[in-house]
Amino acid sequence: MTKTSLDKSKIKFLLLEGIHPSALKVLHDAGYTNVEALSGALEGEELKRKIADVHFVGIRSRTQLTEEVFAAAQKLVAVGCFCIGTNQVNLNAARERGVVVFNAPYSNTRSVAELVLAEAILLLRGVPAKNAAAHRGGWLKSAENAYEIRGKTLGIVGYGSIGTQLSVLAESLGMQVVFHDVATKLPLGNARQAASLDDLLAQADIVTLHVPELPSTHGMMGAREIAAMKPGSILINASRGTVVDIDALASALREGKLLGAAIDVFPVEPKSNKDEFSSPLRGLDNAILTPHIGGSTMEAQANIGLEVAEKLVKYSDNGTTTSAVNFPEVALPAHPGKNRILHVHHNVPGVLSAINLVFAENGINIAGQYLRTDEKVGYVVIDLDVESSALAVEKLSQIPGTIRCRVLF
Ligand SMILES: NC(=O)c1ccc[n+]([C@@H]2O[C@H](COP(=O)([O-])OP(=O)(O)OC[C@H]3O[C@@H](n4cnc5c(N)ncnc54)[C@H](O)[C@@H]3O)[C@@H](O)[C@H]2O)c1
Ligand SMILES: O=C(O)CC[C@@H](O)C(=O)O
Repeated sequence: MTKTSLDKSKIKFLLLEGIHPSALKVLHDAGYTNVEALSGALEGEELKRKIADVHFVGIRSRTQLTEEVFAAAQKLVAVGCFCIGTNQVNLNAARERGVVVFNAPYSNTRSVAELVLAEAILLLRGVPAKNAAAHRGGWLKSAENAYEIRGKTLGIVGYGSIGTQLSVLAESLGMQVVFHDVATKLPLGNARQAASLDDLLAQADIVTLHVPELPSTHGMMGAREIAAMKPGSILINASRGTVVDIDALASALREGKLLGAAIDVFPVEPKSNKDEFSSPLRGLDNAILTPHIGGSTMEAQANIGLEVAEKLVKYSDNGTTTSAVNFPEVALPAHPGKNRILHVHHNVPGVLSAINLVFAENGINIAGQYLRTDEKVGYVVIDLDVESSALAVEKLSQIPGTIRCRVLF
C-alpha cells in the first residue's frame, strides 16, 4: 500500500538567531518534531554544513543566505525570515532553486513605531546626554535645547507599514507629519507628502527613516542630505544600516549641527551579543545607540514566531505559498485521499503543455490543478491518485525547464 502521509519527523527544521519559542510550538503541534533551534547566527563553512541537511531554515536579520549558501542547501525547500526585512537573503538565488521565502511583514511594525517616538521625545529633551552626565556624576539641570514634541514636524522617509503607523501615533501627540516616498501614498490623518526628500529635510524637526535596504536607499542620508537638515534637528534610523553615512552623521553630531540622533541599525553589526560593537558614534552622548532592537519586544517576537512558523507549516503540509516574498502565490485547499505534486519550473513557453502531455500519455487522471507564475518561475500544483504519483514525479522531473518536482503525501 502506498503511503499517504510522510513521517514528519524526517523533515528537518533549523531555527537560528534565538527565534521565539512560539515558533517551536507551532511546528511541534503540527507534528514537526525534528527541529534544531540555536540562539546565534551561523556563517561561512559552519552555515553551509548545517544547512546542507535541512528542509526548512528559520533566520532573523543576521544570517546571510547567499548564492553560495543556497548552492550548499540541496534539500532546502523554504526559508522563514522571522522579521520584516529580507535583504539578508539572496531572493533570486532562492527562487531559481525553487526555494520559497516567507517573512512577517507586519508583526513588529508597532514595536518599531513606539521606539522611534520614545527616542524622539528623549532626544528633544536632551535626556541621553543628561543621563550620560548623571552616570558620570554630572548634573545638567537646564531647559536649554529641551523641547516638547507637540507642534514639531516629523519627517517620515518611507511611508509604508512602519511609516504610516508612526504617522498616526505622531499626530495623536500633536505633531505635524510630512513624508517622502518613491510611491504616491494616501496620507493618513493630516499628513502631507513632500515634493522630494530635500523638501522634507527642509521642513522636519525630526527625520526618521523607514525604507528597505535597496541599491536606491544605500547612502540616501549622506553628508549632503545631513547638511540639508534643519539646524538643531534630529535624525532617527531604525531601517537598515546602509541607509545613513555614519561618518557624516558623527561629524554633524560633534559639530552641533544636529541636536541628536537615534540609531538602531549599523553598516556592520556584531554577529552575536558576545562580539564587540564598533562605531564612530560611540562616545557621543547626544546619540542613542541601540543594538538592532526596533522589533525586539516580547509581543512582536511571539507574533512573528507564530506567523512565520504557520506559513512554513502550510507550505510543508499542502504547498500553499500565500505571502511568499520571492515566489508565485497560491492558496491551496486540503487534498484528502490524493497525493499532491509540486512542480517548479522556469517560466518559459511549453512547460505547461509538456506537463499535461505526461498525464495524457500515461493515462493519469488529474483531480485538481493550480498554476501561478511570476516573470521567472512557474508553480504548478497537481492532485492525483496516490498510485499514480511516483510515475508522474519521475516523468515530470524530466521535462526541460524543471527546477524542482516533488510530492507531498
Ligand atoms: N530596526 C528594526 O528592528 C526593524 C524592524 C522592522 C523593520 N525594519 C526595517 O524597516 C524597513 C521598513 O519596514 P516597513 O515594514 O515599513 O516596510 P514597507 O515595505 O511597508 O515600507 C517601505 C516604504 O519605503 C518606500 N521606499 C522604498 N524605497 C524608497 C526610496 N528610495 N525613497 C523613499 N521611499 C522608499 C516604499 O515605497 C514603502 O512605502 C524594513 O525594510 C526593514 O529593513 C527594521
Ligand atoms: O529581528 C531581527 O533580527 C530583525 C528585525 C528587523 O530588522 C526586521 O527586519 O524585522
